[in-house]
Amino acid sequence: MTARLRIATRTSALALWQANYVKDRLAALHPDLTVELVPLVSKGDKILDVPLAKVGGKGLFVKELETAMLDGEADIAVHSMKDVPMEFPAGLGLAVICQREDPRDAFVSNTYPSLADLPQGAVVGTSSLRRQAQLLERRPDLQIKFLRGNVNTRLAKLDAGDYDAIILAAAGLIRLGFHDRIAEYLMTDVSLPAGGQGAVGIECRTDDDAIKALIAPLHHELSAQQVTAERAMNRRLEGGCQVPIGCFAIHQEGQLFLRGLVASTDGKRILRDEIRGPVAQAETLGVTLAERLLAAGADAILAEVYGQA
Ligand SMILES: NCc1[nH]cc(CCC(=O)O)c1CC(=O)O
Repeated sequence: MTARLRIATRTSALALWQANYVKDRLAALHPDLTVELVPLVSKGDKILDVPLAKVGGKGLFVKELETAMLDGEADIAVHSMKDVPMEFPAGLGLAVICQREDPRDAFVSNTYPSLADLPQGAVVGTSSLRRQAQLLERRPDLQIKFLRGNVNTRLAKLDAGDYDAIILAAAGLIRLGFHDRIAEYLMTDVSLPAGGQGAVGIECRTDDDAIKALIAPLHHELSAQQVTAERAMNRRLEGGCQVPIGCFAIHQEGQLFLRGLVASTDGKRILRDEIRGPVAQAETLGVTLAERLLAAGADAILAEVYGQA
């Protein structure tokens, strides 16, 4: 039996929370196992002053962790599924998806109780093109202002008075104990979440059966089915970089119900579509929905967005 398991993690408060969550669950499952954290600073955590899409996209958050696993310095990496690219380096893969936390976006403000209460021209902080497009579709008067950094930094910027409100993933706020900062949970028809939002995934070496056996009990199959459909849609749309794409799956009457959205960054053009089907076809459902969106003009919208970035 493996006596030791090392978890590669980013050093943000949220990443550490998620890594410690996995650590605690593994320690409880395997009392004889020594579980250690290997904290690593990713490039995405160092470059905070430019939109992610301009510095190479989401992959920047996982590359250092993947290198550590390939070099044998760590055994698993714990990720926010929202930040995990579609393709993995040879020898690595996703082994576990944990039970999903609340997948919704959250409206956070010290002044206004809800999005609908924001006055004309209010300043809203987000650097997510997906959130920006959906906000502007509903409220073209809003001023969207750049906001990056980890969850704590973003809250501090709101508290400093730089914004009337900010939008964050509810999951991150809840995990860090900031649920009381959430003024309004945005319903998914107001802000369709990003693929994988709210889910934590575990990556490991694909040939490491001992490690895979140790982490297998953390897998939550229903969450995995949802995230699989969402990621299949993202992959077909080549949504590797930060893009105005939303996709969100739930179970309904024993089937998967997947909704997708592709938007121009100004929110003036938003394509939406949805699909239902058997859970066993999660992957196909995602690809089919992506292809329908492409046929409806998503390719032209995305080409324009990539051109801007
Ligand atoms: N892009 C950063 C990121 N990655 C995952 C989360 C939240 C936690 C989750 O989705 O599981 C966040 C912060 C946010 O979007 O507010």
